[in-house]
Amino acid sequence: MAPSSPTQAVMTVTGVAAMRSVQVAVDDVHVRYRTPSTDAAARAEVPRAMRAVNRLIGRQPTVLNRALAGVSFVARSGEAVGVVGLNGSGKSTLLRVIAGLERPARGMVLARTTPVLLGVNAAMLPELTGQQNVRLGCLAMGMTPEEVSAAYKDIVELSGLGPAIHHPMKTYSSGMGARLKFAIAAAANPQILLIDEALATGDAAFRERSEDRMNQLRGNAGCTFLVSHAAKTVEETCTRAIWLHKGRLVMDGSAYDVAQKYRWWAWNLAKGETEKAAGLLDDAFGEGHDTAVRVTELYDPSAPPRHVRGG
Ligand SMILES: Nc1ncnc2c1ncn2[C@@H]1O[C@H](COP(=O)(O)OP(=O)(O)OP(=O)(O)O)[C@@H](O)[C@H]1O
Repeated sequence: MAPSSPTQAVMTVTGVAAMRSVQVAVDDVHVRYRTPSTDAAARAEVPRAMRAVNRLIGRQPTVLNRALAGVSFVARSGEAVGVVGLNGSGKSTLLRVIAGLERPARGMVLARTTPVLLGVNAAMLPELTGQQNVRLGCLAMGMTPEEVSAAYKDIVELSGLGPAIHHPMKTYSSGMGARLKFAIAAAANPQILLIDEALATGDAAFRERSEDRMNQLRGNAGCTFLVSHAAKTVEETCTRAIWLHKGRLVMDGSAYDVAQKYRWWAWNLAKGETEKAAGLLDDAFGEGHDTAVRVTELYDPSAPPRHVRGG
């Protein structure tokens, strides 16, 4: 799986055999946002013609923000992929692109089955009770009313909410809400589960239950992605990790290796050791298994890719 070259390798995902275990292929994905800005220096980078057009039509000046800049990797059956990086490094954007909620400006994502994104901001109705939100959430994920009834007890148990399941969700703490969302998403038994920070908000007992559930999902030949600021969580719960920095993939390797290197770099950065941190980042880029994915043949040509090439 890891490319042989420590610098830049081309992974050609080709043929039925090679595709069989691939759950997600991310191929040179770029995501850009145009953001209104009052920063004159940043605005100066906007092409002169566009600035003139903006002035003419009275549009607020904007700057270009590269949330993802050429990210490529594949995730295979049974992998739990942790995604680490500083605030704003592109972690949530990556999950949203994989979930199909965001369209890449360039590149493509292929997913074997529909990925289920569990974000701490996943839409739920605050006025409704936990119980009602369980039903709503499960139906929204495509489960039948019978499947919802059958899964209900397990969901409540995994969430660990006890009697609070009958209280309106607006009365929950953020951790309680996140636990319920995780339990609902896991009930759909998705082959590809994308988790954005949910585990960090739970207590120790919940973390253990949710890790068990993640392992079960991986055991069902699926794969999970976990975004977390806590490199330790990634190290303990994932088999592999990806480190993003300013939208670029710094490292892709074993969860242990990546988490250790990320933590040491972040620690130096936090201590103001900027030169040392810059050197560590360069080293990590150098040995980062920056994999270029080229999907040359679709496993099932009759099934359209989840995203067509952006453009
Ligand atoms: N809807 C949007 N419009 C404009 N810019 C956005 C939008 N969403 C994200 N961005 C920008 O894209 C970059 C990556 O954001 P993203 O949320 O993916 O980072 P992150 O690594 O998940 O951050 P955090 O750890 O703080 O959650 C940031 O600079 C952010 O400001």
